[in-house]
Amino acid sequence: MASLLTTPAQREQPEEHETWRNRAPAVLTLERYMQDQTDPENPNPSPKFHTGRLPNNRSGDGKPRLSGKSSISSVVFHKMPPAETLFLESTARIQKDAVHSFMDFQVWDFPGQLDFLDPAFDVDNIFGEIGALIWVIDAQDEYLDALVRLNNTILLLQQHYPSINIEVFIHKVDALSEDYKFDIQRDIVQRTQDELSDAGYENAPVSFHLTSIYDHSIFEAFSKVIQKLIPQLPTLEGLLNILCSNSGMEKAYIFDCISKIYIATDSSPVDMQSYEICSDYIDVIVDVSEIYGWDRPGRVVEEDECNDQEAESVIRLQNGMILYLKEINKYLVLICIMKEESIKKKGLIDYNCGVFQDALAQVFGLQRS
Ligand SMILES: Nc1nc2c(ncn2[C@@H]2O[C@H](COP(=O)(O)OP(=O)(O)OP(=O)(O)O)[C@@H](O)[C@H]2O)c(=O)[nH]1
Repeated sequence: MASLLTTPAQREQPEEHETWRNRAPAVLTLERYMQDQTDPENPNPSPKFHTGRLPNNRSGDGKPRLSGKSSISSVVFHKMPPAETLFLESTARIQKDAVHSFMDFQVWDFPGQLDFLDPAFDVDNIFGEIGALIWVIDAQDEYLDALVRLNNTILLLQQHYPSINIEVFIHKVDALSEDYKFDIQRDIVQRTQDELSDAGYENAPVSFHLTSIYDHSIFEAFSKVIQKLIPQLPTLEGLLNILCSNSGMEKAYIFDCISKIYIATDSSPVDMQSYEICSDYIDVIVDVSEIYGWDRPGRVVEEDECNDQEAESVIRLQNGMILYLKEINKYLVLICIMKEESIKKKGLIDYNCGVFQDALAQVFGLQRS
């Protein structure tokens, strides 16, 4: 059990002339903890703020809590093959992972033993700026203990930080039968809701996702987490709806090509199969671009310049459907699924995608490449 935090934006870096002397002790403690440094003034301190190294660590209660947080972060943000996560070392301190994409955010991987509820823990420093807390529960293990800690954390957040989205990943469901995993989900949702309504919180922002690193479910879940942090999401969905209806497309996604998280789609229902095929398509295109692509540093597309240098690809699937991919900028790609007759009007599709790209640039203030 425990958690990954996503913060919607880069935290401000300290000014160069700022030294550790004129910073809040809690900030210093947290930074030392993340960077594994000792306090220069007091190398053997008795900590005033919680350092995250709890007395009840693994050797303490003898029960390792390895719900798979580091694996999730490595697979989603570092393209680690799932089988290699078997060799990941245990997380001993908070790992900060800055993700630079269409929007910059940070993922913090917390050691499973960290106890947010310890009064010595500097909660404000952790939760003060974050957008979402991801709580990972190992579905293959006993989870009642993890649920108690989750519920206590949700109550704490509801009291002090009610705008933080709480995303519960019921993880490692790959080894469970369909029936069993839905039973577990029902049980966890029920227990959490009961606890919250007993405490008087009926509409807490808590969502549940069944996940595994061995299929696309983890990317799908992360997509939903990130989407909630994008204020422009309704506008993006509206633009994708217009694109689909004016170009004869069945479905359209905007993907972040590094993480394969989709940041928006039109409002027709998402089916896992179409999502998976788009995600695999990105892998193919990224691999080919890595071999044959070239850098275009600082290239700005002028208003009357055509965009032929941007990656574009069309694939015909065995079932007769067409996948159309268009690079939007160095982070984002648009992938559309359509019937064969729609691609006959490719000129129209290219034109509409260009208009869509311009609209996106206005929404995000993006350059095209
Ligand atoms: N079957 C299965 N195993 C998984 C999955 N995700 C992670 N694991 C395994 O779970 C084990 C623990 O993974 P970690 O990512 O180190 O766990 P953690 O919760 O981050 O643990 P700490 O790093 O100590 O905080 C590894 O052997 C992973 O291969 C999953 O979706 N399915």
